[in-house]
Amino acid sequence: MMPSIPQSDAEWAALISNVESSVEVSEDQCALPSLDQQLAQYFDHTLLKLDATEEGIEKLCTEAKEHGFKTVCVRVNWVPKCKELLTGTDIGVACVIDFHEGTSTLQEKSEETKLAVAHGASELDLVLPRQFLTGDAEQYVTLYDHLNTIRTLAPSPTVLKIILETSQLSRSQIIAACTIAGFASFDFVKTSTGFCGRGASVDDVRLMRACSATLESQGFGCKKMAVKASGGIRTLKDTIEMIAAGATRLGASAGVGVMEEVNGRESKGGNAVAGGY
Ligand SMILES: O=C[C@H](O)COP(=O)(O)O
Repeated sequence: MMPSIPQSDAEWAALISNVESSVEVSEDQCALPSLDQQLAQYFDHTLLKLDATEEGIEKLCTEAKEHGFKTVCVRVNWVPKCKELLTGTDIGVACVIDFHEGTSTLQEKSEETKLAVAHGASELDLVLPRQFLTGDAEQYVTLYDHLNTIRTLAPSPTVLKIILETSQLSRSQIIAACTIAGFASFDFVKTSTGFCGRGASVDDVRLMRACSATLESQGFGCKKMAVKASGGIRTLKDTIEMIAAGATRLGASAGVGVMEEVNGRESKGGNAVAGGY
């Protein structure tokens, strides 16, 4: 059943307050993957620097093939090159939209979305237009309109993620953003851009997982959103903490280093991940 969409900021506020009072954050650990190939499939292998070069993009795609990462994550201008380099593989191309500040107009982000989809991006990571949550008054209707427009321009099976930049939001604002993303049928809520603030934290991931579970299971009518942790994930320890907290996707520029840690542990014997932590 499709959820019924609030029609005013006051209706949204009431709904969000209802969600907030239902959210129960759990410290239970989620199941960990046990094999390096499984672990590699958690990663969006990421190169988002503005000064990325063709050589850097070629290296990114070569590494993605070598380790079997889920996707490469790039800016829109590099999507065609990545599609070409990854032809014949199962590796997707994720494209960031309105990165990294989330301040473009709806028209601008719509054009970028259309371009990314036309170039063959399979996943889009849209930065939350934070001003609608953090201004003098919350503008939930406008925020929903932005997210819903992008969902309409990039229907399933394109995977849509909303990047919250959780370090810049309060607990209530994170819940509000998750709620609106859920009602706009996003597939993932994602913690951070990696370009502002501290990046992903275990507490943020737990809160987002709890919020998604509430929206799915407590009569709000949303489908389940997964959680992507991103920003500052540098080591196998960071990786395991994020997965244990509830992330099923990780955005990282350091995925190769993590896989090298895994391989180093395996060469010494024993299960690299589940046995090590
Ligand atoms: O979405 C991905 C982030 O930009 C990655 O950040 P990172 O360079 O800290 O791994």
